Amino acid sequence: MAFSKRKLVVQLAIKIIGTFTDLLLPLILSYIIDDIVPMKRVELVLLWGGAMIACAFVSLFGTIRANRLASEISRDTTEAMRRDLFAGAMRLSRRQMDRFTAPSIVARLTSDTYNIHNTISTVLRLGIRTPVLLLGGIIMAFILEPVLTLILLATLPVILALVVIVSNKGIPMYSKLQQTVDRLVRAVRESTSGIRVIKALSKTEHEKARFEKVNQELREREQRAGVLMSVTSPVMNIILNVGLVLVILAGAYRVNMGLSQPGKLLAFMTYFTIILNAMLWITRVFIMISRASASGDRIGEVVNAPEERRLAAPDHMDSDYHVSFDNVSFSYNKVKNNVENISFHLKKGETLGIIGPTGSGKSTILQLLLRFYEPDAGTIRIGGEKIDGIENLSEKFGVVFQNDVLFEDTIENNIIFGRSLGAAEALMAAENAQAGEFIAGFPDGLGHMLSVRGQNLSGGQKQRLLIARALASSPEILILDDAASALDYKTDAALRHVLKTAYRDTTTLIVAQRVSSIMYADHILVLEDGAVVGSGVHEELLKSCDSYRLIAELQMGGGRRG
Ligand SMILES: Nc1ncnc2c1ncn2[C@@H]1O[C@H](COP(=O)(O)OP(=O)(O)OP(=O)(O)O)[C@@H](O)[C@H]1O
Repeated sequence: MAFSKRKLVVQLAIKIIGTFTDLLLPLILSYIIDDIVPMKRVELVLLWGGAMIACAFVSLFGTIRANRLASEISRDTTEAMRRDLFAGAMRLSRRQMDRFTAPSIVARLTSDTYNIHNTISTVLRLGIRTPVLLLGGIIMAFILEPVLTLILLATLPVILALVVIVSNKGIPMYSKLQQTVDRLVRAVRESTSGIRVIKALSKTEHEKARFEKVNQELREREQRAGVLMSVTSPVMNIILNVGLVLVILAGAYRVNMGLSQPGKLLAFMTYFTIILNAMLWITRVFIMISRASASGDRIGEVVNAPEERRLAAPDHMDSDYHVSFDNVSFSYNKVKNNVENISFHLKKGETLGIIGPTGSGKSTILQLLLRFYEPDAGTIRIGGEKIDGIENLSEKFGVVFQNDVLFEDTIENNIIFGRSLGAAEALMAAENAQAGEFIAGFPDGLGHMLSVRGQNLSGGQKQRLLIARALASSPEILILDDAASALDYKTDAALRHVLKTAYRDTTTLIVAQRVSSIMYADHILVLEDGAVVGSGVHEELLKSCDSYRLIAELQMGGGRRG
């Protein structure tokens, strides 16, 4: 972790000095009562009283300074942890992301790092002071009253057992609690991202009930964990009070017998309270550590997730084709194939159209080409090279997915998207994506600010900007997954014309619901239930593929292209 070692050493030193001065106070008090007061010398009482005040100030200063350092250290550590976690999350493969789920990553980045932040700050504040108080207190108590210290030592095994039980039960409880936090975040995320449809279908009450269910579950889990943890304070208090009564009884007896002095007894009782309070704090710190260790495990799972998209040894085969799929099959859950035996071959600059009912595997083919998932069988090659051996594979693509996001930034930055491209390239891409006209309508043009997820744009305007983003780097391969669905027919046709002319060397894969978006493609695949049921150009498919003909007739009333 990236906190400064110097800060930690300074914090430790200040804390230890402050705590030692705290420990001196009862000893000085007993000295004043037993030795100075009988001398009846006021100036000595004042001197030692002044020493007590000085010790109290040193302790106060030490605590304030050390607490400030503690919060700085925990802040820096949490920041570093969030950074590592975010980097780890960005490194995850799609399969790993499916497994973790995005809401769980959000919960890990927020509530889990918050737990750890709190724990580090508490451990730094109490974790050093408390053991010093505990050990120092025992030593002082032993020096003052070895006999009475035996009462104290008798309580230790009870307290130790309590700490072990609480921390053993606490860790699994808090793991479950954090999982429920994941589900709560997921419920909020789904409801807020789907707010329009929820409102449109008057499903607000239903969503509230769904949220309430998870919220209640979280409450119950928190309550259960709270009950376990809250048992510790009363038990410790009972031990403290019973111990004090025993100390007073035994102490009074010893004073009466002339074996001890009242000042010593008073100081011993103060040490006894200090020691048991220190133990109480240690149990609290253990509880916090239980919670933080559950959170730490969850963060570790992401940060230490194995690299799944490792680069394989290059595997080249001479080929005339730019993009080729050979008998590719893949299943998400490894039970039933979601795409089966897919083969197609595209020359540089050719266009593939993929059409088929919803859930037929169209997007899956694109995700396999992008290597978001590894095929279970078959081979995918780009320029004859197997894709798992291609370094910087993603740089070859310009991609528009269904429901892609625009960010709260200028139009220009949304198109450039952190790449080393200039404003001229962004403008050219925008014009090619048929977005030039509406951008020119804004007084600040490309500098126009978008709101979160581009909510101040229409569906068609958003799609055009996303297409502009994909075109801006003049990609080798362009992937459009249902990217033109919100474009009117005229704009869709203009876009196709630009792709054929300005991007004639770009190999393009288009997934579409509309026959008109793919009918001019060099190859068309018709998918059904993960399998290719038709393959060819538009005219061929009208003759050879019943499903295709049916879609064409429904959408275009005949479907012959002119
Ligand atoms: N991440 C995933 N985990 C598990 N199953 C998935 C995942 N993504 C898709 N599937 C399943 O794989 C099948 C194919 O999905 P895919 O998204 O490729 O269909 P599609 O043809 O693109 O559909 P649409 O036109 O609705 O986008 C579907 O049955 C879907 O439920």
